[in-house]
Amino acid sequence: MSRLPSLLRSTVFPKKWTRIEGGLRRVSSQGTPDTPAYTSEDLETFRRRRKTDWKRRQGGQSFLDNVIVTVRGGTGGSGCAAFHREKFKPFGPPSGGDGGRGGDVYILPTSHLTTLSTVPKKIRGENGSHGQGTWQNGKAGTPLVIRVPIGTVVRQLPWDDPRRAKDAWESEEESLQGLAPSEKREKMRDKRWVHYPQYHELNVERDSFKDAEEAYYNAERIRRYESRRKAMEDPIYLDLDKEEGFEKPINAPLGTRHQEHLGHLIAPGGLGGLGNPHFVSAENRSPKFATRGIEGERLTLSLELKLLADIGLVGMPNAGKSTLLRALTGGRAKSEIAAYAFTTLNPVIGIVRVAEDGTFEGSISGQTVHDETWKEEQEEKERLERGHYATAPTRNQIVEDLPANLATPIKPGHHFDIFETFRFTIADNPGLISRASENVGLGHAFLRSMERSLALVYVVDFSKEKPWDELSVLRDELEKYQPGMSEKARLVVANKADLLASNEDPIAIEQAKEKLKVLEDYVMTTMTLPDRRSLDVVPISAKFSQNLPKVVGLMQRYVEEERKRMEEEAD
Ligand SMILES: Nc1nc2c(ncn2[C@@H]2O[C@H](COP(=O)(O)OP(=O)(O)OP(=O)(O)O)[C@@H](O)[C@H]2O)c(=O)[nH]1
Ligand SMILES: [Mg+2]
Repeated sequence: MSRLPSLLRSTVFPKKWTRIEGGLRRVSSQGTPDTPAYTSEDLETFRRRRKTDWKRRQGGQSFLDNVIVTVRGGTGGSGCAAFHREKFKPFGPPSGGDGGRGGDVYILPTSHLTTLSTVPKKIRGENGSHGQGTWQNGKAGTPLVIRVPIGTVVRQLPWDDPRRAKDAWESEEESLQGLAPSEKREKMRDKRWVHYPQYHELNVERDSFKDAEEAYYNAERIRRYESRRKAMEDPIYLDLDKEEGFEKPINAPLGTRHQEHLGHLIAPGGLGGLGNPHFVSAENRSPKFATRGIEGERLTLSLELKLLADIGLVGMPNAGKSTLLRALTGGRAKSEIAAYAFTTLNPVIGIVRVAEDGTFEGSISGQTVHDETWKEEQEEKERLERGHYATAPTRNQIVEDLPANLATPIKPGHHFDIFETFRFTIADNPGLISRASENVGLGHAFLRSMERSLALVYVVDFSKEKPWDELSVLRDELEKYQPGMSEKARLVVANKADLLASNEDPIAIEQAKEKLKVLEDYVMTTMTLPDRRSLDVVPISAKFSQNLPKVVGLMQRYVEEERKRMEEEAD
């Protein structure tokens, strides 16, 4: 067993290891197995552990709901210095084309994405192509669209933010530091002007070039001022919380083109350079220079993804948060469940749909056991192989022979899409442990997604000896993340109650009741909220879907109360 981790480090297994019956075995030179077989289960566990370790090493950095990206519009193409050549016309007119515009960069929210991990850290628009002789202008750069998930907030980093990337002028200044003034001037000129072959030295001596250069620097100064003023006074701020698309006006004339919606322009590309015909004047009839394209706008954006769940689940690793989420959503929310710490690496959001009579979607499937993911997969596979689904009852049939254990039986034909009267979202989160604020475990960066939740729910493992110890740790970690955050907590869910009194043993049941009493007392005495309200305590079994209607009822109440309060505050 001890050899496994190092073995797993490489994806290519060494030759002497062979796959036998789904497990791994070491095969000696004679070809006979000489070490015990490792089951695929061991492998799976190791694979997942490794993933968690990797995540942990990132120190919360890979939790991608917040990225900083630097964006640059495309640079314009250079203008061209050329002259028309034609038979019997020895001195043709200047004919250099202009450079094409650099490509603009847009940002567009899309429902196809759910994380910011697909957004690159550095984004550059396409450059325009250069102008050419015979008055050929360069092609403009194609616009670039950055796609982000809906719910992304885009902010341009303020001018004084140390994470902001330098703008074009600052970086030029930096690159010229320590050079002699004449060298500096030369470098700056090279960056801005194109000369006709062999005319470089001649050009810079001529007055017409000096005039053009002065005009160029004046225009550039205005551009720089404008760009900086905008960054300081009017930074980009976009709250992309809706799907967007181009809508053709209903009464548009026939044949109106259907335009693609590119989203919001954030970094315009730079203008293309001017070809030499632009510099013709009375003094200089054949200008032998052209300008290079201008650099596109540079800016640094912070993208933040608002995961908005009404209820956030907070608990130690293995408390059963993911199991609870699955049970409440009828297995729709695919959150991984496994018996080791930090199974859940990123927040997962599910929707709880409640009917008029208090039943919820998860309760329809009644007797389902929400087991560990790999077990469920295995069972599913077996069922499939046994041809179970060929004769599977429809949803209505399942409902018919079910609800003896439910308070209000669901009528045949009960369909949530019709009867659903209330819905709220609930977020399953990675486990929180003591000293998470010091980046132990997965840290607590993910709590950001819960900052705006309406209510928080503690999930504790009730089968542990002292479940109340977990509570104080959780509360302290919440407070360390953001003072006042623990005041959002409304409910303590004592999960895995089935483990305490599973065998109907009266003594065990009595003991479990006493333990619950102790937990309730603890919550009453030490966890009261500032307005003297106490948290509710509900024992449940998420795995076997027991006592969940109570949890849903309470959650619904919190959400309703908070929404009402927010409405009142808004008025
Ligand atoms: N007996 C019993 N086991 C449960 C119950 N709820 C969860 N479990 C088991 O507890 C283990 C952990 O469950 P998870 O739902 O993955 O726990 P979690 O809180 O999401 O854990 P992390 O994602 O690591 O933070 C799994 O083996 C579950 O099968 C329950 O009500 N009863
Ligand atoms: Mg989990």
